[in-house]
Amino acid sequence: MTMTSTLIDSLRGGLIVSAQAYPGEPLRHPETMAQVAEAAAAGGAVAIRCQGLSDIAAIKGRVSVPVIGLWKEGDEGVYITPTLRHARCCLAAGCDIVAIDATRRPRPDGLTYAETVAALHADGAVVMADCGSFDDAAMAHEAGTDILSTTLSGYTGEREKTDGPDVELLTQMIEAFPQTPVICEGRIHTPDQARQVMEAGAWAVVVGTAITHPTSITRWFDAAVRQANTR
Ligand SMILES: CC(=O)N[C@H](C=O)[C@@H](O)[C@H](O)[C@H](O)COP(=O)(O)O
Repeated sequence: MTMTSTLIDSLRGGLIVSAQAYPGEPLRHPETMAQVAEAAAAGGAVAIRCQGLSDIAAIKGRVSVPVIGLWKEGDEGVYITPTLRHARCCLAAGCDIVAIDATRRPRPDGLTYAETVAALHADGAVVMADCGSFDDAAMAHEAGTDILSTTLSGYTGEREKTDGPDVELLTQMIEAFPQTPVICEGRIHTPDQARQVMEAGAWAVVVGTAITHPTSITRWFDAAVRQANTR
């Protein structure tokens, strides 16, 4: 077995926890995110997904499970690890797998997606494709990406932003690319939804907000409480 396949195999059937705090938020601090990541690993996370070079470095130093790194620049268009430079910086910060935008939109550095993946593979990197549609996944698969994911479904205008995970896209990807690990990520908010996507054949699930974003979780509860008040 190669190191890459051992790494990817270690994710199989598991829960990956995404630990991210957004600009201006109270938890946006590498030490805080490292504590959150360590707590998630203690609960059984098989890997941690995280954002930003300082968080990647801090979390890699804290947990023994693999770290999936990305670097967000802005919050619209191609913003998840948008260029080869961003990806290489994530790897230099210590992540084991780099997650990159895998949409068919033009990339800020003028490289194609396939050129980006080829350069990262030449560096020896393992790449996760954050796709927004089936056509994105087909492009990422064609480029030989190691892991495909539904991360950007509902955020690029090609797929409806479903309340829960995009199980339809997940299923299409699994059927079309049976030899490639397909991860379900995005709007998995309950253990039941996580079970459902695993039963649909996902290699692993990524849960972020529902585990690591207290402001959102508070809003969900607050809305329910207020709804009850109006009855
Ligand atoms: C669209 C986008 O920018 N997604 C980001 C990707 O890293 C994160 O903001 C999400 O929290 C992550 O994908 C996990 O999803 P959820 O938080 O829904 O469990």
